[in-house]
Amino acid sequence: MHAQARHVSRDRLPVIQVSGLCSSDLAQRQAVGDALRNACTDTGFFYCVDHGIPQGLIDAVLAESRAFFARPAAEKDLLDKARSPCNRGYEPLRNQTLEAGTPPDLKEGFYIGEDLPAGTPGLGFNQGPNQWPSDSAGFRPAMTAYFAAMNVLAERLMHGIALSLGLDEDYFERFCLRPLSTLRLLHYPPQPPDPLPGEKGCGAHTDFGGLTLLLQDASGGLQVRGPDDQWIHATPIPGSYVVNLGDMIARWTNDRYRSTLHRVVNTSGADRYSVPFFHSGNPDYVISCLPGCLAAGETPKYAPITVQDHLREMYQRTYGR
Ligand SMILES: O=C(O)CCC(=O)C(=O)O
Ligand SMILES: [Fe+2]
Repeated sequence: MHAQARHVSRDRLPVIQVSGLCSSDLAQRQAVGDALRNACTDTGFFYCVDHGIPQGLIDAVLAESRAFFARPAAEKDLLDKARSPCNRGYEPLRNQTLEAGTPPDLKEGFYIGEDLPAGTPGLGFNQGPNQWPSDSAGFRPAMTAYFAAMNVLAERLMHGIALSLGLDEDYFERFCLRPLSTLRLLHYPPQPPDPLPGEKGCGAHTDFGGLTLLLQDASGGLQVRGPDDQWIHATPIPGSYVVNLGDMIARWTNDRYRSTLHRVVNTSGADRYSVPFFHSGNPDYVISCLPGCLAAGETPKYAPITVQDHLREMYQRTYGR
């Protein structure tokens, strides 16, 4: 069956089958839109299943990611993102602080985006070449194929988001054109037995962009702030993505759709690997309050801003601490 949302219990996030978005029957597509609306106005988080990304590609991405992080520090440092003008490449452990006032995050990462040669005219924020390990036959093709597939999936989900808001299905077409997407490989070492106060894999934060599609291994550790201010464990479901809405969608909808706090505490005792894909849209696209998201007499809470300016501001905030 297409397009079900299962609200299992208050401590579980809904599971949405998104294959209905590919149906030739508008009613099937709208049913997914309706399920998305419930999730977006409630927790702002859901599991996405029946997404069509081949399991073989997912397995290859996780295997290549594990192999990359297992390399000696000196090799990883050669690809440090500090060497990149566009935030691509390796991010060492404790490099980012997502939650102000806490110790830096216990994670290391690797950033990949659209691979544009240096010197391409008109490069903007976070646009340019990737940094690739030169001695791995599998890493680059796996990541490149996965990045392309995730852009397609994110665009399909944006059709569903449009339907959920009562807009034309292709309302976000210009937003999805040449999107400023980021694939982020993450490795969380086990939480130490004696963590510093507030030390976590990833401090509590909201995501910056549009949709985030998170692939996680079986370790667990992702926690989502529920509407009642309890932390909900986003327990791994094999074959699923955990999808959440970033700040741009909250801005767009005047907070009708939630950009929800989340964090990672890796208490599994083992290394945890995850791969969030951030779909942030066309750099020049202006995010402003959507039609239908203002009641009579209500004013927008947020000023219009371009995707690019919004992202620049958010990067400065979390890497400047
Ligand atoms: O690794 C995870 O489960 C979440 C990562 C995350 O929230 C992020 O990178 O923004
Ligand atoms: Fe996040």
